[in-house]
Amino acid sequence: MFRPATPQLVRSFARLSLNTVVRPTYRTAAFGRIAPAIGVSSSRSYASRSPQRPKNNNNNNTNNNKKPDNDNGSGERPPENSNDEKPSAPPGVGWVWLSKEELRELRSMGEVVQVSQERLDKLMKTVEEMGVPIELRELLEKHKNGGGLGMLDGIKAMRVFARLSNSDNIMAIKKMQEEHEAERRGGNTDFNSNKPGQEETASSAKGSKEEGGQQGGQHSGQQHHQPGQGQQQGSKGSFGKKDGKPDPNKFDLSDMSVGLGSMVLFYAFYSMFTGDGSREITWQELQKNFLDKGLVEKMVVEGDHRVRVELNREAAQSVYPDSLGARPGFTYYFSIGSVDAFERRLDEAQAELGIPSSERIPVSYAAPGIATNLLFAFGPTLLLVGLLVFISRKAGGGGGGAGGMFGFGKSKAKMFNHDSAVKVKFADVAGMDEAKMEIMEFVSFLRSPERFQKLGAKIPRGAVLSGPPGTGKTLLAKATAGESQVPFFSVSGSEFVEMFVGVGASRVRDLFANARKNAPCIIFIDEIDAIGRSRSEGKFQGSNDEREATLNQILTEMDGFNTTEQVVVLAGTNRPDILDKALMRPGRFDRHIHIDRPTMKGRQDIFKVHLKQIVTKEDIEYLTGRLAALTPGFAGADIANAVNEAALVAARANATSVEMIHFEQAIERVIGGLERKSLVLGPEEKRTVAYHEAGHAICGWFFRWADPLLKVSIIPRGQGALGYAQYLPSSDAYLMNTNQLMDRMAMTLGGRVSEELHFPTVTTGASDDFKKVTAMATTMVTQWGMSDKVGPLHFKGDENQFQKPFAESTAQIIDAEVRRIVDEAYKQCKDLLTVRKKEVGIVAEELLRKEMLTRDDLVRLLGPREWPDKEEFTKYFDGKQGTAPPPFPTESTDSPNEPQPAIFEKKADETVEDGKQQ
Ligand SMILES: Nc1ncnc2c1ncn2[C@@H]1O[C@H](COP(=O)(O)OP(=O)(O)OP(=O)(O)O)[C@@H](O)[C@H]1O
Repeated sequence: MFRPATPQLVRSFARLSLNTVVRPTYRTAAFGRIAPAIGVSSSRSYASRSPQRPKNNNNNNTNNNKKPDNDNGSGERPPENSNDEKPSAPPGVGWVWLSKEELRELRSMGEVVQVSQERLDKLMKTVEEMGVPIELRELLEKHKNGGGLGMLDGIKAMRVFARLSNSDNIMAIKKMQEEHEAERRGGNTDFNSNKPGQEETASSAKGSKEEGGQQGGQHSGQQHHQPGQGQQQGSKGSFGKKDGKPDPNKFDLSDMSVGLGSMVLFYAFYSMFTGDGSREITWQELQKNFLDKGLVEKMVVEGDHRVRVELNREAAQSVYPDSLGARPGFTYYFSIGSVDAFERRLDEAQAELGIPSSERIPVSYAAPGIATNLLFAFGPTLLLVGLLVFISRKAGGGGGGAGGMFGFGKSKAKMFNHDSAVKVKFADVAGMDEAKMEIMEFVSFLRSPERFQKLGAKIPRGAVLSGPPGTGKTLLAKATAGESQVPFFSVSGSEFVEMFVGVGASRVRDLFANARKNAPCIIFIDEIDAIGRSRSEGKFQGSNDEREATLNQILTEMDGFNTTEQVVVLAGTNRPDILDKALMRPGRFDRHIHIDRPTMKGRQDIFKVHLKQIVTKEDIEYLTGRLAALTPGFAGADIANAVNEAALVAARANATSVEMIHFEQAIERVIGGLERKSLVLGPEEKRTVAYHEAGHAICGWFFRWADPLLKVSIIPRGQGALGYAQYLPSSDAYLMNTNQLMDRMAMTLGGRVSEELHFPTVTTGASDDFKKVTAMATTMVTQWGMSDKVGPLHFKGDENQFQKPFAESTAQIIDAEVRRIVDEAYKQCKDLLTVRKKEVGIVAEELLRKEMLTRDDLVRLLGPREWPDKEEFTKYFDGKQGTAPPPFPTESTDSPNEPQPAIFEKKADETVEDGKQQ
């Protein structure tokens, strides 16, 4: 038995036993057979048989228990030896004297188990002096009765002999016996009456069994075990400690815990560092460390390329006490090229060592086990199946059940009810009053449907909330749920999409089934365009069966509601134009609620909502008004972001509250991107940028219909902008006339014209300006009916269409008209800048000095603007509060449906790379 104990304990104990028994030189047949077994059990100590029984003077208790013939139950020398000069006192707990006959028997047994003569003599002497463990006498009995000793008995005998031959052990045993004797003489004859805490020493299983009978019969009433006593009873194989010295007959609990702990640690270490308890070695290592020393007991050829080496544990342990290889269960192995070569090599090595062929190391050949075969055969398949199950569980949100196999078809919608409710209310949604009104109707329908039904009205099934990103569609849906106090299922369109056909449809079914169970309730499908895309579109790109199946299922489910079912479906999308017509027809999504970017008033309200969480000492009315004026074109999400960014800017500056300047910096950052201080331009480049920007600024200042300029800068920002001019639209412009468009185009060309006028050559920096001007002119001609030659026609430019929606002759007219308009704008710009060449120079030089000019600087340099500013502008930008950053129009100006912010993006300079591509 391998005893898990601390490694030192194991080693020292193993040595203690082995030193006396085994001399591992070269393997003999007998040693080879039993030595491993001895090694395995060598760490056991002898358990005493029972707590020492007292000499029963009264002996009034008739002993009905069966005992060995010569065992008087007390370990005393048997009656026939009573004339011996040996003391008749018990030799020790669990120890007995041997009769002469038994001594003779012992000698003969020693010869049988091949103990050397010298050691046997020594051993006999010790036995005469100290007695023997009761275990040995039982073996002698067996031997005497002619039963012979089996292998296990042989091992036991060897082990006992080993202990009795070891001088350290003998000393310890002797000491224990002396103490025992002294204790007995000291009057404490009641050996069974253990003191509190005294350890029960009986531990042999057999002994315990007998003892129960004996004690129960002979000494009933005499045993007074204290609580906690006898806990170690029955434990074999550990030294206890007595007076700090090992007591071979006692078991120490701390040893046990140390042992157990060590075992756990050992196995943890073992499995961590040694993997399966084996190590690969080389042939050279094998030869040097094991073969030459005669430690190899057997070799097993496993498969064609691996040989397992089985060591003689005992021998290995004595030679390499600290080695892993000496541990039971640990094996070494080495790789071979071929079995033949291995056999040849082994033969040669053994011949060199002069090992006679009869004693050569046995080599066996193991076919791979059934388990290995099975593993190889089915392992990959099992692995694959396991992987599939795992993925499907993940995909299905775990578990099988409803929704099809492995839960694939289960809807992933999150359900919120009034407990886990969405806390958003309509008050948190600023602006979009009309959208709120529309959607409120759904809330009142869910709350009191009878109000509508009694008049015969059919309840609308659902509404599509459409609009640019970040305008608050999801927020509005959440607020609807928060207000209506009904369960709310929220799911994204993309969550229906799976790589398996049919899963989307199944999820839709599951979602609607759930919703019906929880009616009245709201289903919100965000980004419905992921599944609701028009089916006809697929014809070009190769149709998508899965998406169509999912869409069909939604159509069916929405039709399937009967009018009394109070399930409302809301859907959010940025692209209502691509949704399938069937989805949008009355009876499905009856209402289309378009949520636009907020107006000036809307922005102000949204700022108010988000400023609630911000610490600021500014006058909120003025602050929100000014910020709203600064941010035309911002959606709710942009505003939320700008406010948060302002707080971060303030925190970075260690301010105690967020001030106007922080908001302005934040807005500038949101619009233009990060300042790129690391981008250092050469003096000539900087000069070009300054004149380019000054050209824009002068145009903005002197053209009547241009937007008022706020700031002009040559500090590079964001991606590719080397400088910029910022303008503020007078209001949220929804209509623009030709004058405004022409002035805007002329202003946009101001940068390039200025370069032409002030430098011998031009740069690539105006590329983006040209793009904008061309787009504007084209839209004027093809969509806005601003060309007399083309007339009031609308040609929708669709990039996906191969064919132009007009004839070749019309195309030529359009081209000519676009060119004419751009030429006009160019001329307009050039005329102005030629006249104002000096002013351009003044502004550019000041810009080079200060890098950034505000409106006040321009007033100082150019005098007040000739044209009156709009009321809003003068209210918030009267020059007293400093100037602020620009709005950043992100849309192109090509759609009359989209209200165009009147601001003009001034991302004047492109990077050289961009320019090269042109
Ligand atoms: N009207 C508003 N009032 C207050 N906050 C708003 C408003 N609109 C948008 N926001 C802010 O913008 C954030 C994003 O809004 P939301 O997710 O609703 O936009 P969305 O229209 O659904 O965007 P997308 O189309 O990209 O999904 C909200 O969490 C909120 O902080």
